[in-house]
Amino acid sequence: SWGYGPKNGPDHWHEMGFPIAKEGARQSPIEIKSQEAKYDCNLKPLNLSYDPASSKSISNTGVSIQVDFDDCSDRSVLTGGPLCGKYRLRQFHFHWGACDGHGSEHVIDGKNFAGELHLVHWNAEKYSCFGDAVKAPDGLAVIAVFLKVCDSNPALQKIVCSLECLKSKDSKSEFKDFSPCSLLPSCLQYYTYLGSLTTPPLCESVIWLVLKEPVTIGADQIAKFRCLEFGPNDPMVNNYRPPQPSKCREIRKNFE
Ligand SMILES: CC(=O)NCCCCOc1ccc(NC(=O)Nc2ccc(S(N)(=O)=O)cc2)cc1
Ligand SMILES: [Zn+2]
Repeated sequence: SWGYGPKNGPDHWHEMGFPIAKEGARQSPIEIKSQEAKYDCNLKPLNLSYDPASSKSISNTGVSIQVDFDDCSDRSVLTGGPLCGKYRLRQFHFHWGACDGHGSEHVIDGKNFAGELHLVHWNAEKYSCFGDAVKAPDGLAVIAVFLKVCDSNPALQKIVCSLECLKSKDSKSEFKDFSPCSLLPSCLQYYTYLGSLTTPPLCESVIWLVLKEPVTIGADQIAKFRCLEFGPNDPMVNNYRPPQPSKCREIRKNFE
């Protein structure tokens, strides 16, 4: 099935059952040109209310490392920003490169970061389950945080330590009492635009919230991400989709 290799990677997804990859009007990620983003004074600050007790497990999904949350009630929710309603945190995961010079999905003014963290939320006020929300134009809200290789990040250490037992595809461990807030930068200024999932099925249901401030990851920490595997003897690296045509979409920002 789809992946990030030479035969099943992003350039092949349109011929693997996901024509939207080529035909879509709001595909993600995109290149963000900061000067073209429009400051909108009506954009509210992001309001995150995460219950650390709602984290459940961490798994190697075969395409990323993912932490899943209990989204059966409003325990960890995102409100504010451009959003109408309450969006429940379902999972977060990462994208990264084989080397520090690339690995992020969104690109800012031509700059690629070493990786990118995605916190995936769904509109539980309007839709009854994730599966319904993922098909709706306002169904999902994903916060994107750039990872910059610099000092080691203590907030990532619990994740990094769990990777040793998650090398293989479909491996899974318990992962309790983790606060996703700890992964966020102190400044929550953001760019926002309407886009899609960046992996198949590439549903055009995501309100993207791309934080301006990156967080750090240590060279030793990202090295451990690169020891994970897509499959046997197939290192999990470069699990990112490159920027897609903007198709004259408006990008707004909540800061001047
Ligand atoms: C054509 C077709 O086949 N349609 C089928 C629709 C049914 C829904 O299928 C789905 C849709 C989504 C999921 N789970 C996800 O959490 N996906 C996901 C993918 C990428 C991101 S990212 N990187 O943050 O943009 C975030 C979340 C599972 C099944
Ligand atoms: Zn992602």
